[in-house]
Amino acid sequence: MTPAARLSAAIGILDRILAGAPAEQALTNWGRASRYAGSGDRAAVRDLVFDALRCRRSFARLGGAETGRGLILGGLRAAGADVGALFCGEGHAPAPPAGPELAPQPPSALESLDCPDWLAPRLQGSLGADFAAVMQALRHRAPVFLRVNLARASVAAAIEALAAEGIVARPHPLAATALEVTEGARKIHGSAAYRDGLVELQDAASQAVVQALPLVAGARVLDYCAGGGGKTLAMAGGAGLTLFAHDADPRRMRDLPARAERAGVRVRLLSTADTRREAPFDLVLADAPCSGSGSWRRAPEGKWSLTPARLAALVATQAAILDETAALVRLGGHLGYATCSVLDEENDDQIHALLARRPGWERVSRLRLTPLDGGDGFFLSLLRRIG
Ligand SMILES: C[S@@+](CC[C@H](N)C(=O)[O-])C[C@H]1O[C@@H](n2cnc3c(N)ncnc32)[C@H](O)[C@@H]1O
Repeated sequence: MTPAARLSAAIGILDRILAGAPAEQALTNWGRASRYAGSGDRAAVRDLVFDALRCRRSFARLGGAETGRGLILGGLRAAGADVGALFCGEGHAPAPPAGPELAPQPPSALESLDCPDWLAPRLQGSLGADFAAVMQALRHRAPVFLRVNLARASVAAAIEALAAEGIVARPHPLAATALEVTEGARKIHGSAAYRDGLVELQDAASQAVVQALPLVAGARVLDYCAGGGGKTLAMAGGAGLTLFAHDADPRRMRDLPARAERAGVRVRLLSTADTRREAPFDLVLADAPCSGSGSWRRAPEGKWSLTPARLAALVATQAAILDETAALVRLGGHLGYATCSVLDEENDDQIHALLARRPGWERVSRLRLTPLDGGDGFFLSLLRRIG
């Protein structure tokens, strides 16, 4: 595909997303219908689509319309590209700009940060002086991180194994197991290092959260919101745990047994009733469903689809999860509450409310990361049951 034909493909996909299709589904459908597209084309089109979704507000303003064409046009203008050469109407290229596309407006300060208006005061209140820098960071692609599975390889051995397959990775300061991939990221899935369980794809901040947990040999540990099991498997790197995983939607844990086997780890999956039967635990991790505001680089649709009502519902679910998990911890044991959000109402405010509701708990530590630290935005509060 020519560069201009890739733009046309991205325009069509973005139009479907703007009409309500999930981004991954729109990309998959296009891929199935476009057998002529090679792997380089698919990767380039995907990047165009996700870049436009991250910067939807500012690109729409610069492109003169909130349409697939407007977003791609705005992206080209933001990058200072030669729009005339690409939007030329020849072959598979998009038609030349017309109507409002010819009279773009400069984005306002808030539009330049690609921040929804209603969220700006909440994000400003939570991020303080870092607000603008964090919002800017969320407009760009996230680095690719790996977690070294220390049960299978040392950090140095994993770096060497990856290098032998053309994947260049270096340690990242956020976590002792974290590697940042600087070259060859697209080869990871096909690599022996990945297939043999030496490394997993996992954000560095996620790894930092796990590293901050008290993972003591012999402890019974429950990952209460396990999802695909990213943190369950990361916890397993800590020696000699008895690991349990639960999720309100057990289908989300579908791949966990196979992933655990690849990593050489034992995990028991528990239903909600099982969690009560198996309680108490030494440590329960509640990696709660959240707005995802710390990971909008990876999942930019969430920035635009979040509404006040949806956020209020998430906050209520998080409070319920805190109460459910607090009841599963033994006296003297720990509860880790984590979100990939940077909003206080999902983080510190939840902990203050829990401590007010339940006097038998104390706060042990707090970790708050933003994309300015390199990985996703993440929050962890570690609590101990004292009564
Ligand atoms: C942030 S995701 C977990 C990600 C996962 N821990 C990881 O590291 O890959 C939150 C998970 O919480 C689950 N969930 C939602 N409500 C829940 C509830 N009331 N109890 C337990 N899990 C819940 C969701 O199904 C989702 O899989």
